[in-house]
Amino acid sequence: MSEMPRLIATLGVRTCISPLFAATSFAHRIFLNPQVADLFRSLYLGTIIESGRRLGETLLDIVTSRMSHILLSLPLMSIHPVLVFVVKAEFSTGDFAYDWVLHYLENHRVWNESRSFKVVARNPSSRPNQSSGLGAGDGQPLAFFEPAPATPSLLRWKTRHFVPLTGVKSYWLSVNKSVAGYVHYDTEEEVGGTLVLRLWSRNRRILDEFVQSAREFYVQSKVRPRRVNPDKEPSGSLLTAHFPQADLSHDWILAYLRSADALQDAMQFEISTKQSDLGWGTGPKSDVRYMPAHDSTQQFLFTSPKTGRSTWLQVSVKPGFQTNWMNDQPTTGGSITITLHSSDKNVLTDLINCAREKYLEIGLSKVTVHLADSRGDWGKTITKPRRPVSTLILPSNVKEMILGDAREFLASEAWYNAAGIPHRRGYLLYGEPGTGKSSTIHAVAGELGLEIYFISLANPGVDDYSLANLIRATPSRCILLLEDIDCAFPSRDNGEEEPDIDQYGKPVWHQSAPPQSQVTLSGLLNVLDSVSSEEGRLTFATTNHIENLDPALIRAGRMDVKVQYKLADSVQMEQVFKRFFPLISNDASPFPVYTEVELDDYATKFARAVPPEVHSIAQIQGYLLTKKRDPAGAVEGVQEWLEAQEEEKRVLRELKERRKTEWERRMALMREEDEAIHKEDQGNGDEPSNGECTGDTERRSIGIQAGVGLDS
Ligand SMILES: Nc1ncnc2c1ncn2[C@@H]1O[C@H](COP(=O)(O)OP(=O)(O)OP(=O)(O)O)[C@@H](O)[C@H]1O
Repeated sequence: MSEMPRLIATLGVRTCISPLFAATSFAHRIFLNPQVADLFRSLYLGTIIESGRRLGETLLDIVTSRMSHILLSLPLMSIHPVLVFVVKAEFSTGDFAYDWVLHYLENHRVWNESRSFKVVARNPSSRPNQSSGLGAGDGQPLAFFEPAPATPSLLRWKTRHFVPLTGVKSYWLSVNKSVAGYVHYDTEEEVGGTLVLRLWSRNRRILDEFVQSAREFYVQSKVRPRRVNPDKEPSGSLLTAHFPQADLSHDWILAYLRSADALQDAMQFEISTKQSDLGWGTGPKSDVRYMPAHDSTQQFLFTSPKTGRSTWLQVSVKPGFQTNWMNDQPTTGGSITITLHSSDKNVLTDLINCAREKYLEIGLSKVTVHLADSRGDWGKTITKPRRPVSTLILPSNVKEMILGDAREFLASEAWYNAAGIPHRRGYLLYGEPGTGKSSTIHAVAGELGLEIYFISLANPGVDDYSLANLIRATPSRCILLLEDIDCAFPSRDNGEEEPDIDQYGKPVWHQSAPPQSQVTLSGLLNVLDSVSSEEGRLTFATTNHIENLDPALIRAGRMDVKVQYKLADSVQMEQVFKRFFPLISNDASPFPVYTEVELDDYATKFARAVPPEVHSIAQIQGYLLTKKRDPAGAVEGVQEWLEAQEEEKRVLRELKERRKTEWERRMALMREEDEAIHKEDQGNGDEPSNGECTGDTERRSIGIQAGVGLDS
């Protein structure tokens, strides 16, 4: 080629002299040039080869279309070397493309023309597109037809495109499946294998079209895809989202999966009869709930209501575990992992929005309560039926006042911001047990559509640090419920705990002290005031002993509204009575029938008979439950019940008295013994140093802690 410029220059000069001479000389020189000659030789050879290939292909087309049945029975391996112009593609079992092609072949007309199959029934799960399970109730698995391993099959495949002159072209392809890939039914591990496809065309584009057709067919058939290990997938190909149990989004997803019946194909469940569990069962009250078994993985097709697009999701549910088997702590540490067969983040957004809507829809009839676990994380979530505010029996205006105040607070965020006051409000409900404090909070939550985040400060797993974490993890616009807030700071005056007394009046000593709160007052005050606390939160605290609370805790700004709950007065008693005995209009009722006037009369008599502000509504409710449907009987039996109540109180008082006396006697005895030992040691000149204890003293204290009472 380096001679080219010289040649052109010479030609230029010669052309000026004689054009004919110049042309002849140029052609001569060109053909003498070895590189140019090589070029012409290759073109010539290429033309012959291409013509040969086309001729061969046409002949092969004619022969194979006429004699396909003969060809199919030939060992094709021996023919392949002859077929120089084929496009070969390999698909390995661990890949989606393998599934597309195999599914396409299995369902395509061309495959049914094949004469070579491998029939499998033992392990249908090796075929991602086949639903597993036993056949139609006969206890035997179904049979599936796969390309036979190591036996090539010859198929005729039509392209999709119509070409004007030649029409729709079809091509021969041979499929050769090497050792079949399968999933071990125990480990679900893919064991290798390849599918080799040879397309009898030199045109790569035909292969592209084949794979594309297989892929589209697979997508359209909504075939359940193979299970994937998100960690092993190439990054960016599949989206994976984790929803930890401690986060509200976990419950959204759980609610959605449950409503979408996403686990209908699951094969491993944990069964729960607790209706409050957020499980998968959707049936009526009597039904059990089905929780996906530990680490189970399910797949289901999510159709976005926004775009109408369907995407396969793989859901792995890791149920929470009980951190402390000694007490009935809620489970914790669970999570849901969702892998999308898509890399489009919008699908994930659609899923989350959809799940949230479903959750809110379900929540309209329920109150959701999030429980703090013993590690200081938000653990299990339970749902309770909403309690109508009308069922609360409280002195006039109390419930209206609480509800109105909470409503106004939620609606006045802008005002709080403008005034520079943190948008949060605290309510302290205090008073006798069983007077309706907790019931009020549940009713308010239902009425305002808020979720409850429940923390027991007596929970040994909750300390200042975890309390701060828990509160930080609550969303805005929720109810933070701190029940029995006085338990957190038990009165430190009586360091020595008194023993219980058994039925014979003997002291029963505790082996270990009951769990005491790890939360300090300053820790609690800090989190209540913390600037990081979510705004728009209603904090409800309840206590039976307001007198034990530090004034700092209940000052305005921390506890803005304080409501006292008293034992039932006459009006409340009448109301409880009437709630228990609704009017029966049906004369055929097997229960005593009474008129409205009669019921009013019974209620008044009942309220007069029971002394006011002595019993809680819970106690009265307990009595009336024994007289269901019999208001007259309830009035008749009330005196007897009151006497039984008095007797019960007397026995308890007496037991307490005896326990106190016994405790004081023991303490005196121990002090005497200690003094005696002390004197004895002094006599021996054996003064024990401060803080040390003698063997005897040690024995006594161990005896008390180990629950061995000293004989009187
Ligand atoms: N004022 C009330 N109105 C309606 N039901 C009540 C009322 N007080 C108590 N009850 C009933 O008594 C039971 C106990 O009530 P609740 O738990 O609300 O009381 P509490 O004051 O929170 O008790 P504690 O201080 O022991 O936690 C519930 O079944 C509730 O329905």
